[in-house]
Amino acid sequence: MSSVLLTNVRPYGEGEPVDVLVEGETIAGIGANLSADADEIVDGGGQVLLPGFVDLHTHLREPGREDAETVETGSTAAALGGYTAVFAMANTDPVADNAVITEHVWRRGREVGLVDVHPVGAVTVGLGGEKLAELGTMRHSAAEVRVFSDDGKCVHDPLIMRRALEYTRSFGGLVAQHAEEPRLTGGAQAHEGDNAARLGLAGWPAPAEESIVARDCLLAGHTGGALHVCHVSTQGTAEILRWWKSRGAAGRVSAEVTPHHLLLTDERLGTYDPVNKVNPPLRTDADAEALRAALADGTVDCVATDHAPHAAQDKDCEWSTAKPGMLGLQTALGIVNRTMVRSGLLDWRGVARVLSERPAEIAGMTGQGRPIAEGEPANLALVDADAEWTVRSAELASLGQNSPFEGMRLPGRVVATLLRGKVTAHEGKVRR
Ligand SMILES: NC(=O)N[C@@H](CC(=O)O)C(=O)O
Ligand SMILES: [Zn+2]
Ligand SMILES: [Zn+2]
Repeated sequence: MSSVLLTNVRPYGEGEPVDVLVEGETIAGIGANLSADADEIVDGGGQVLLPGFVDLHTHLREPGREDAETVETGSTAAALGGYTAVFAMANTDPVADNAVITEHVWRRGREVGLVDVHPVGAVTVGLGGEKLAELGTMRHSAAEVRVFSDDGKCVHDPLIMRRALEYTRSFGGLVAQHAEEPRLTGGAQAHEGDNAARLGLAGWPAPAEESIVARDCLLAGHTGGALHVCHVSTQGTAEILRWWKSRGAAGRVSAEVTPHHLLLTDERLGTYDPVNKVNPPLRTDADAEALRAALADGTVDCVATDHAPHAAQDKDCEWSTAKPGMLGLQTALGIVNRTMVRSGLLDWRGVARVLSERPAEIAGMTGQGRPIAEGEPANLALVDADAEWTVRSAELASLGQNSPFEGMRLPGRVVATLLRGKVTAHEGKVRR
């Protein structure tokens, strides 16, 4: 059994530094001056030790767009970003709406071995929004799909959404909704507001998101199903979620926010650089502030990256033809540190909650998002909270280079990631 000794680390950024001994896949001990004869010693330098991050919303583009990302390159970005599990969205080509595709993605993830890759199954056949996909078959396949989403598209038909919530409930599944009422977003290019008006871009109004979120909360309550709201982007959505959760109603409703919606606003659109184009769109300062507050108080449960790599030809073009989406896996920790920790809204225990514990709970995972304690699985991220670095898209592991944070100085760097006791990333390099 191989062993790794993490010396001089501060679990959750709290207390005096300790050593953490990992034997095999498990945390074997935490204390002072633990066994120095471990196979590998990682010097923690007094840094913050967190449970490995879990991303409920990643686009790995395989199959179909392996020029933008693959399971391998996306897993590399994830491990370097501190992640030990990612959920790969179903909007691939072909769509992951059946067990053959989801098993392929799952197997590729295992082969690469850097991070647990959990395929998300589509809710409807071909993301067409009309006919439920074979959710049960995907659930009972080797990939054991539990999270279902038509992300990229909204399950807009309320009856289909109702059926999806009912059906997934029967086997402990979850519907992750891309909340966008399509009748309100035809041709939309940017947040509907002053900036879009000035720039001449067709608007995506906040109620296009909020009306679906309100509807889906009601449906989740009525059916007892589990709803997860993807990439919450408006203050109004946060208010609806806060109201809904305060009712203590039946059903389970959870929500995620992306790092880019926590930090960026539609002020950036003036350059017409499509790197800023994303769905849902970057909103206003007031929205971003409300999202940070909602994440801090638990109204929004977790951070998910919506890591959406695109090939150069799909981004380096005119705004209206460019594809929406942004890289996120390797910058998430830095953005969360900047927007939530440095601002005093969350401490590191709170970061563990929003990047690891809550997403793992929402997805019903047993081996991820666990406490840093003896006997627990060694899924860990070691974070140098003070290290500043400059984002260079070309140096990130993803094939697509569409990071909106290009050139930005970010505080906080992931020094090492461990997946079930195996060091998957250390000092900016992955180990397979
Ligand atoms: N977020 C995006 O702008 N794009 C995502 C789809 C999605 O998350 O809706 C994509 O697949 O590129
Ligand atoms: Zn989406
Ligand atoms: Zn997405």
